[in-house]
Amino acid sequence: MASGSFSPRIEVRADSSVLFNSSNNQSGRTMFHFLCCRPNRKSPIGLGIYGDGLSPRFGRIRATGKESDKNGDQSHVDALQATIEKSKKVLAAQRNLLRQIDERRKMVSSFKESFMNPESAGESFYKQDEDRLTNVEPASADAGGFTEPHTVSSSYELSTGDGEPETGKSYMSESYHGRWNGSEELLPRSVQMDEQTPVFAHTPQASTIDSVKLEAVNESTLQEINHVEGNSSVNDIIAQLEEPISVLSNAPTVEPVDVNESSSQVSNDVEGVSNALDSKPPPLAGANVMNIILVSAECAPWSKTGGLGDVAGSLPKALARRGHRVMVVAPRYGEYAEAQHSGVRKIYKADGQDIEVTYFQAYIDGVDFVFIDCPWFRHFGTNIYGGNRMDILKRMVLFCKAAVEVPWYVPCGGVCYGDGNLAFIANDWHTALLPVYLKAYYRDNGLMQFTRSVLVIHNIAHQGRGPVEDFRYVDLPGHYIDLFKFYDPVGGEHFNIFAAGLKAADRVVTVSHGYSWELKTPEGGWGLHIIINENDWKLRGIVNGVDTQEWDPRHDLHLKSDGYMNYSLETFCSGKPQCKAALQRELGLPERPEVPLIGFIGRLDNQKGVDLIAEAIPWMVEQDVQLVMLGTGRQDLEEMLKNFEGQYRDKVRGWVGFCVKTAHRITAGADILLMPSRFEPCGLNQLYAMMYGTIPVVHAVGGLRDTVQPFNPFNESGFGWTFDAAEASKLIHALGNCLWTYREFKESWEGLQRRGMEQDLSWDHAAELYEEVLVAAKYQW
Ligand SMILES: Nc1ncnc2c1ncn2[C@@H]1O[C@H](COP(=O)(O)OP(=O)(O)O[C@H]2O[C@H](CO)[C@@H](O)[C@H](O)[C@H]2O)[C@@H](O)[C@H]1O
Repeated sequence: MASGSFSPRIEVRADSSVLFNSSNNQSGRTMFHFLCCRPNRKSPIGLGIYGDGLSPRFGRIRATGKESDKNGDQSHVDALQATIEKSKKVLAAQRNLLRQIDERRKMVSSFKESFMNPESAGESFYKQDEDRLTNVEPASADAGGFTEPHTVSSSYELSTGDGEPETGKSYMSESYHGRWNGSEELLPRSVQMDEQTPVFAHTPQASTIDSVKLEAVNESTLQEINHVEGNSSVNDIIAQLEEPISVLSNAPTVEPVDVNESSSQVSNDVEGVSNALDSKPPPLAGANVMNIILVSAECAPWSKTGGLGDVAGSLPKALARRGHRVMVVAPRYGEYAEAQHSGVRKIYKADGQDIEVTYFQAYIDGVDFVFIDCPWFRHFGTNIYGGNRMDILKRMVLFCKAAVEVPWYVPCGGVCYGDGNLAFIANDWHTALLPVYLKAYYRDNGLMQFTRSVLVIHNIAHQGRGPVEDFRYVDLPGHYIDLFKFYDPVGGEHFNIFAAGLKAADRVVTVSHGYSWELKTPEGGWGLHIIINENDWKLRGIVNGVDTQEWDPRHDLHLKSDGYMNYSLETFCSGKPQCKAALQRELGLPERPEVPLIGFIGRLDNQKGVDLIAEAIPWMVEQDVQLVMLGTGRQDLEEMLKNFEGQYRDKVRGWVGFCVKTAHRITAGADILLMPSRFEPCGLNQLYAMMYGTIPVVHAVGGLRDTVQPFNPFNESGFGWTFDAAEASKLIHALGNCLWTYREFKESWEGLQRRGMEQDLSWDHAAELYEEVLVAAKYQW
């Protein structure tokens, strides 16, 4: 074999396909030719290397027909060495990509097999094909050959509940008869398509949906694979690439090339390829990438009454960072500047009326935010759960009906999400109807077969309870009443939306490990412990994270004015006292650096243990402390706050209202944060506090126990103080120790602050765990 001469040409093709030649041509060149696809991209990204003489021995690299050491141009040698190093990296990346191609090829073989013999395909078929469906958007109406969504075959079978199948009758509850005649009528509602709307979605007939999707999958996949197979076996190429250097060093000689031109060309090409690879790294989620739609009654910063809004605004961003395509669906309670009208209009039946909804959307931080607009939601921004029980129920029925169809009708970035490889994340009772609708309207009818639902429990105390007759408002087939009907000693037999959601969801998550355990007890489950125990296999606790764009003392926007300042782990010793002084000034409290400033932020209700603080206040004011409480909720507790402020003007501030800026400033300016919650599924304020160097004193329950490791003075570990029963005396005991440490053990105090601030409390880890749950749901059949 002739000595190696180097003239690799690397090209990124305009169509993004990958070309890598590996065949011996007449001139004796070794050519690699293969196709690379980057995962989770519709179009493959291409690399082409015509490798014919890349040698690790630079002296053998030919320039203009002479050996490079002869021309003495060391700089060229260096440049080539650098190029070779880069080439190695590219080859390593290619090898990785080839492995993925191989996996895809296997997957497609499985598809083929399944088409030939669908019955024998079994579960593995479904498992494998969902990966392919990830990137299959709903075909355009013409592509699929159907335009009318939700058309259901006129002939179907269902059980009436007495074991006798009925043919040709609607399974819908009474309110559906007349609207759905089993022919061209739409399932849960009639849909109006705005003619101007660029809607790409379709909903195929039940009988055709799977085959159409699979055809679409197969066509594109087979093209890719044929490209690979038509040239060289992927495994062969991989085998050759196992030792890229030896392969290349043994390559035959090629015509002399101008090293200047060649090396710079190679350098540029490799650079281009490297950049292409670097700028779009493979998703962290790898092959698990999914389409995810989080559905929530509130979403910060647009709407928020508490922690649910925070989670809906931040978890999706962390999931998007892992490479998933993520959407949040929330009601549009007001004018949101960022969100544009999508042009899509639909009509849904709710409370016996045809209600038109429209969709607004924004793309922020990698997430599609879709807001459902309708007169029923408008102006409820400050009173999201306002109105009577029936008002809220009707709003949530409408919201869930519209939300479950968003993946079909709302084109985000021009393309709808579609229903393949899709998972919904519903939150609390307000959206617990979504898993039920998904099942009753679609999956029971052979639609949305690849869509899954996960229900997150943020607070089981609110369940959407009512009399059994409320069932008629949710528009479901009669036999679905069994999911909702629930008996407990407190409510007797009643209608319970959370119960139905827990049963219908594919998986259930709650927001801490501690709470997942408590939910199984009669006290913690608020009656639903029976259902939770029955469904224990699908329950998982995942502690919430912190949205570090919003809550980080280094960048917090609310600390940029009025004497506050941003601070970090390096500067908190000066930054925090400055924020404390600014807070004291803003609240009109005496500006005293030495006095411990205690904060409380939260809903004023039984859960948050405000009454325990009330009991402890006479003791507290004797301790020479300052106390600021921010909250809104129960009228009597709001009054109580105001009274305390009136009584102890120089020590206590009771701020009644909902003010995000003040919440941030208290978190930064206070020394101690009190959270005597009776129960706390996770709790976010203690997490924020620790990030800001503020020491939490908490009732060790639910997520508080999970996240606040008690201070141990013997080995200087822990983050705060905990007490083991929701009693004022216990609170006083823990707070007493905390104050003592604050006053007498400055170093320990600083250590507590530092350890809290050093934690990584971001959403990234939690998002990874959510991903595990979503993947488990996806493969559950
Ligand atoms: N008056 C006020 N003004 C400004 N901001 C205010 C405020 N009152 C509360 N907030 C803010 O609302 C959020 C409340 O978070 P929590 O975790 O305490 O929530 P909540 O009990 O509502 O949520 C439920 O869901 C969350 C999320 O899963 C769980 O952490 C929690 O345990 C569970 O009870 C925090 O961002 C807090 O700063």
